[in-house]
Amino acid sequence: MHLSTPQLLEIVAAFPDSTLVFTEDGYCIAHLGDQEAHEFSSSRLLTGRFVSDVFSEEKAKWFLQQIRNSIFEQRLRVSEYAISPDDIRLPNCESAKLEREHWFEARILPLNSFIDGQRAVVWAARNINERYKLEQQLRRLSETDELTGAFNRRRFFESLANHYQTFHRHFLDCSLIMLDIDNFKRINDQYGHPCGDRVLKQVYQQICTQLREVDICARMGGEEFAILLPNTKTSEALRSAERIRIAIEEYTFTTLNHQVDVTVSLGVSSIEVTDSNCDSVLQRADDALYHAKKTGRNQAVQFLEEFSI
Ligand SMILES: Nc1nc2c(ncn2[C@@H]2O[C@H](COP(=O)(O)OP(=O)(O)OP(=O)(O)O)[C@@H](O)[C@H]2O)c(=O)[nH]1
Repeated sequence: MHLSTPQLLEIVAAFPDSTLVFTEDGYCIAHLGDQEAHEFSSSRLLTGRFVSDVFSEEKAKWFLQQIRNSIFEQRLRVSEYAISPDDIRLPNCESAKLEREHWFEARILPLNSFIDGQRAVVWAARNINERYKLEQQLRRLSETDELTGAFNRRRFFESLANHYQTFHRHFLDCSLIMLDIDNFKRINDQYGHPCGDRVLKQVYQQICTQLREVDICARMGGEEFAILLPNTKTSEALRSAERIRIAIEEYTFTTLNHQVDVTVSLGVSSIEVTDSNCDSVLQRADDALYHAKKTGRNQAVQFLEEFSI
């Protein structure tokens, strides 16, 4: 007993994922399956068209590369990708359904047979919006300090290690600020722990008002924050530190009906060519912070060699 072509087509049409057939020049011959199509399905847009007819130049190039790589390597490739409204160039009613970014996982398998004299692949795309959202949430949770919403130590050290490598590879400056709230114990003792918690949150918010999007601010523990400033020289980092210090000094901290005066001390350092690991830059920022505390608090201090002697 064997299945007829119409029966096979009926069975394939019942597959939940969208299955496309592309020739090596990016033409989509057919789409099958897609029983569980979400509100947006790129398959319908693609059938009978080249990827370059449907997608922006960049996205079409990416599709073509995936198809050709799979053919060249003669193996299954699994790729995750997003399609957003900006990626679609067709003024089509289907594309109007794409109101937000959608995430897909594609399994791209080269076919043994030629189609119209061309090599071809089967592209099985599964919508992974839910999984992607969940992964994002988990990632955010795993790298965030619960109380303040700042990044946590783990994420900070990850970023520092990345920037340390970039510095040594491309000589891209990177500076570090260590910040510690002054006499925080006194705030806790005087107004209570919940009040201290609110101060911590507001300090983080005030730090953020002075940072660029590329900067990384993490709570290192207790009342200490670390701020990583990519592409920033020490002198610029010192100016940023001073701006943060002033923003906090001038901000009115109101916590549970108490008005609390809060100041911070900051130590500034930068990654140096002579550094053999990330710990050195941290140690220098810590030394500068210690100096700021020892010489009166409420100040931003740049690391000087004499601090480590
Ligand atoms: N409310 C609150 N307090 C915390 C938290 N983590 C640490 N602390 C408190 O932070 C205080 C830190 O005190 P110290 O290390 O003596 O430092 P300090 O009083 O800020 O003094 P200097 O740093 O020398 O200016 C301690 O009282 C800790 O209990 C937290 O998550 N919430």
